Amino acid sequence: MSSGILVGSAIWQDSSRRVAHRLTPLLRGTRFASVAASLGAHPWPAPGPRTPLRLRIGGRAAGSVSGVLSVSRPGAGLQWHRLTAPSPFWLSACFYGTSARQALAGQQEQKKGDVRSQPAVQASAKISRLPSDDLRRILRLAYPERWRLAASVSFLLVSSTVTMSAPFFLGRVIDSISTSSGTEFNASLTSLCAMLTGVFLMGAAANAARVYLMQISGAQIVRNLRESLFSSILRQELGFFDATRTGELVNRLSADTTLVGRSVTDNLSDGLRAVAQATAGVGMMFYVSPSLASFVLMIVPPVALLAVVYGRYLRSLSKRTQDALADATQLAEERIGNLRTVRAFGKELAEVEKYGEKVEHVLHLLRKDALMRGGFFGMTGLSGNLMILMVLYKGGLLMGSENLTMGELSAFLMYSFWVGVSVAGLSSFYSELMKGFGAGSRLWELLDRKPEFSINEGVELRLEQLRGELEFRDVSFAYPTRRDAPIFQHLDLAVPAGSVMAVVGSSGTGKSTLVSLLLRLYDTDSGSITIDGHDIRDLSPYWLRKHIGTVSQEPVLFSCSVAENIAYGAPDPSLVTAEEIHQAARMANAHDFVQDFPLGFDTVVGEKGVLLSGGQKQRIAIARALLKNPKILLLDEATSALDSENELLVQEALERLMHGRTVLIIAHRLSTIQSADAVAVLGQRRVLECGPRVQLLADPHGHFSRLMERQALLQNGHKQALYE
Ligand SMILES: Nc1ncnc2c1ncn2[C@@H]1O[C@H](COP(=O)(O)OP(=O)(O)OP(=O)(O)O)[C@@H](O)[C@H]1O
Repeated sequence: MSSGILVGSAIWQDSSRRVAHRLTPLLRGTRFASVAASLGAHPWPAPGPRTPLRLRIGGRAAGSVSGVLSVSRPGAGLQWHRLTAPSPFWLSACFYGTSARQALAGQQEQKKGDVRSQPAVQASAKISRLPSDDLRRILRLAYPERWRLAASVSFLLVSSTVTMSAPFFLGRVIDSISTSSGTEFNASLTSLCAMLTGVFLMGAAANAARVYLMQISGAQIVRNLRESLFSSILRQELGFFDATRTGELVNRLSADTTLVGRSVTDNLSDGLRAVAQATAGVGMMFYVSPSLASFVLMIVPPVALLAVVYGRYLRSLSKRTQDALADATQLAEERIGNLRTVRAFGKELAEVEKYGEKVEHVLHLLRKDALMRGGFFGMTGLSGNLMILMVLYKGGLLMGSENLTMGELSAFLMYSFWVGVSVAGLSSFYSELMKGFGAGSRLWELLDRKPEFSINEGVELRLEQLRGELEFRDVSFAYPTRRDAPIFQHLDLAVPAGSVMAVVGSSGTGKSTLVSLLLRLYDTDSGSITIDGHDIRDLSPYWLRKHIGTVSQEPVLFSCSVAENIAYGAPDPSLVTAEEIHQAARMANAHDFVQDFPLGFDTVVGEKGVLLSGGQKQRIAIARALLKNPKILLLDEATSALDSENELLVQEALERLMHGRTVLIIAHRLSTIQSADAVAVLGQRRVLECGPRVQLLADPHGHFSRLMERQALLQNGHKQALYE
């Protein structure tokens, strides 16, 4: 394996030699074989709390290797998890000392997929995040764009050479003006100026090319970053979304990616130019007059120190600003998305106030930023002017003692100007880079988060023939965000292939949770769920979900046409014909009402299908499920009462959909329960009763009988209330 993914997890008890010993088989045959050897040779300092132990491991990869290493020691253990290496950069690993108990607890928590462990993971990521890590990540991002960036840097060198050679030649021109005259001189002056104009034009063209190429690379890098971030977000387990706010993720995708992209290109380009020009400028200053140069450059060290301090502060401020911005975006997104509720409660003003507080916080942070920025740029401007003054003062003295010509002083002044401009540019580059790092550290956390599954991964099982037999065996489960409130404990339930199982139970007994577990939106804490005898954890989640259809209580439609919403069910919507869509709509009793829309199947249904009624949405969702043609069907019946005509149409459509499939249905209607082959009653974190409806009803003291009685009483009471 010279490239690909390395995932290894082990606990090493002792020395670096033992680490090397464990690592050797993992890396054997790869270009990282030397990793183990260098680890073995590396002195392994005694870890203290949070003692950074940085290991630089030699070896270049043809592709990329990434993995998770967990290292712990009894007593004071070492824990760190990331081992990544983008080709051709150096592979490196960071280890931070923590207590072994913490390390082990961290591993176990992570194994469970417990999102409560995420803050801990994020904290460790924050601790481990060093500017050099960020730099490496940013360089890695830039790697695919290396050729364009290299061309841009070449143009930058050309334009900087032109810029930096100009003062020298202009100084020569001034000297020859002040010492010569006559027609011959006039001709040579004209040709010198013409030549310099040509050189300047070349410099301008190179500069334009540099900017163009950098912009394109920047856009490409941001695009790649957004794509991988979106892919990483979409592949996270559902528990992650229970604990993370949507607005925050959207902000990461939009604002943070732009900041990071800019720190790679715009700033890198300006930074490189500033470095090149400052270096060349200082060199030329020494060339023109070493004594004047050493006098003037005394001002540089304090400015550089100031830049470093300022950059550090800006980095943390940027992180806080991005967080505050994400917070405001989250609020805005949620409230705009649920405007009907906001309006129904007349909370517009209250929400505006709340949003106002959030953006005020952003403003407060930006004020701090502005204050620091103002102070810093004032200082750099002052130091630039002081530098010019120092040149004039010392240069004047040198000219008086005939140690400097007029042309040399002019050239020196111009170089001082360029060095001043470059140093100012460099400090602004540094501050922008630090901002990028601040935004980047959030992105890396998201990008590094181990996704639940890989769409392209082919290692998991895909069954050739699916019968659709379902079984829950001794299942215990608690939601990751509420570990202390178990939903199921030792639950057993079997659904034979091709049968319809109705699941009933009071509200909150876990009926919908059963569906989520089958879809592997969450994994069980213990016990197993099998399909045709295969544990669903061994099956490819992608494959599994392709063969399971769902129609939920409140089907979610996307803001596109009816036809697109129906075709969404097919594995490849682009291959679905109009006739197939119409056929599915007919079977779902949706065809007639869709045809009545002015644009028919091209009618856009609005965000979340807001332009359709509940019953219409359900029938579109049934058509979508019909097109998917799954072997297993999970139905969560709508609790909200549909009018009798709509109910009949939906019921009819559902019956067609259920035909010939294994169906698990969360039943709210008596008609559904009657047509089911068996009924399972949920309660007390398990299945209380399971069997054919008639058999369950035969026991008047049984849970099902009592539940039916309660429902009948409720319904009668409701009717009575209506008539009173
Ligand atoms: N994502 C979640 N995170 C944490 N707890 C959850 C989550 N979803 C549901 N729960 C909790 O799990 C329990 C079971 O919920 P579930 O929706 O499965 O019940 P249900 O039987 O389908 O209820 P209903 O009939 O009212 O729809 C409830 O107490 C609920 O608060």
